[in-house]
Amino acid sequence: MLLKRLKEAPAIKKLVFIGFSGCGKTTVAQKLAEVTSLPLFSIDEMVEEKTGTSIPEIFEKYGEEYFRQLEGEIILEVIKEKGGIIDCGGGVVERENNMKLLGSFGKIVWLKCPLETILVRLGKNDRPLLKNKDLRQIEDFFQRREKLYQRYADITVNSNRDLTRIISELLEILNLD
Ligand SMILES: Nc1ncnc2c1ncn2[C@@H]1O[C@H](COP(=O)(O)OP(=O)(O)OP(=O)(O)O)[C@@H](O)[C@H]1O
Ligand SMILES: O=C(O)C1=C[C@@H](O)[C@@H](O)[C@H](O)C1
Ligand SMILES: [Mg+2]
Repeated sequence: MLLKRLKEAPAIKKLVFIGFSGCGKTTVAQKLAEVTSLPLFSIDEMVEEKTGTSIPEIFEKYGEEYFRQLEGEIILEVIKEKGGIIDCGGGVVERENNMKLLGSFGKIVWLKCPLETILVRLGKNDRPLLKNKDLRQIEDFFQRREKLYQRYADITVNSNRDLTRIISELLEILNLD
């Protein structure tokens, strides 16, 4: 039944992943690109390639605003592509204009994951906006971000589970919408 529907339905070829750092955007996007052969655009990686500087270093030397500007420039380039999977940085929702651009490209998928799992996954992480915060501050930051992901998501997918199960749900979404 599922196979029949997969064959009949026109496929969506444009997905944009958003969600808190560590929810699994890059991991999921890479796997999905591999199984679908769709091109993958990882915004964080592209910022680093363009500047030849790591994200922690960009934040340290030039600040968040400069990073957001670079992020916006890359998004403007990527949305010109015919299709593919866009793996965003966790803070892309901080700029409404970037979200408008991404929304004009494709379906926005929020990979939703509880903070407890995220903290385990990230371990000792170098994400600049989490680095100097205590648990209470991270919880507040997480709550604020969750509202933004909710606001912009077309689809919400639970990423607090096995990668294989996330990928099968996304394959259904790609074909059955
Ligand atoms: N479904 C999953 N189950 C278990 N571990 C996972 C899962 N998805 C991702 N991880 C692990 O969690 C960590 C963070 O994942 P990932 O880098 O994909 O997150 P991200 O959302 O891209 O974060 P960022 O916004 O900071 O780029 C990695 O070590 C990854 O291997
Ligand atoms: O949550 C954030 O604001 C960020 C998440 C990362 O993906 C990077 O884009 C950068 O560290 C900022
Ligand atoms: Mg990532």
